[in-house]
Amino acid sequence: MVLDLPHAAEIARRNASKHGLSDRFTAVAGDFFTAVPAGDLHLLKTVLHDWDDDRCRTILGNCRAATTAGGRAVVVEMLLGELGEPDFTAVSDLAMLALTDGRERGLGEFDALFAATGWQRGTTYPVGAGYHAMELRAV
Ligand SMILES: C[S@@+](CC[C@H](N)C(=O)[O-])C[C@H]1O[C@@H](n2cnc3c(N)ncnc32)[C@H](O)[C@@H]1O
Repeated sequence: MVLDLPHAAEIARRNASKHGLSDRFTAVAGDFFTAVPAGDLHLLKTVLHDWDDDRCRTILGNCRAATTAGGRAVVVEMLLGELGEPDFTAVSDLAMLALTDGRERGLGEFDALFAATGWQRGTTYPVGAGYHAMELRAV
């Protein structure tokens, strides 16, 4: 199931149909600042970097509220490294500053967001192209 704003959910539905995937794909129109559908695994890929900390806490809190017991989430984002070791994530951080209300973050900053919203980070691993998957468990 994909949750997105109404216009994007409609495009996702159309594309699923075009590729013959409609029988195993659902697109839900909604607003993740209000609520997200219930599930045992929520995937947020390059979503949090669009938003400031307050709004990230709202999104993560809504995922937590919609998570069934023992539920999990996976957050996929680039990770800022040590100061003085600039890499592409630092460049993307500048782009997010200029173009959105968001930012790239380091692991410690993600952990603070997770802890404030009832999540604990577990296994974290690179998934290519500079992105990392952070597996979260509801606490
Ligand atoms: C940076 S894109 C990432 C999309 C996808 N996860 C990916 O990796 O390609 C962020 C997505 O969040 C959606 N979005 C923005 N505001 C939203 C909201 N309030 N509720 C639900 N989705 C929203 C956008 O329409 C967009 O599809």
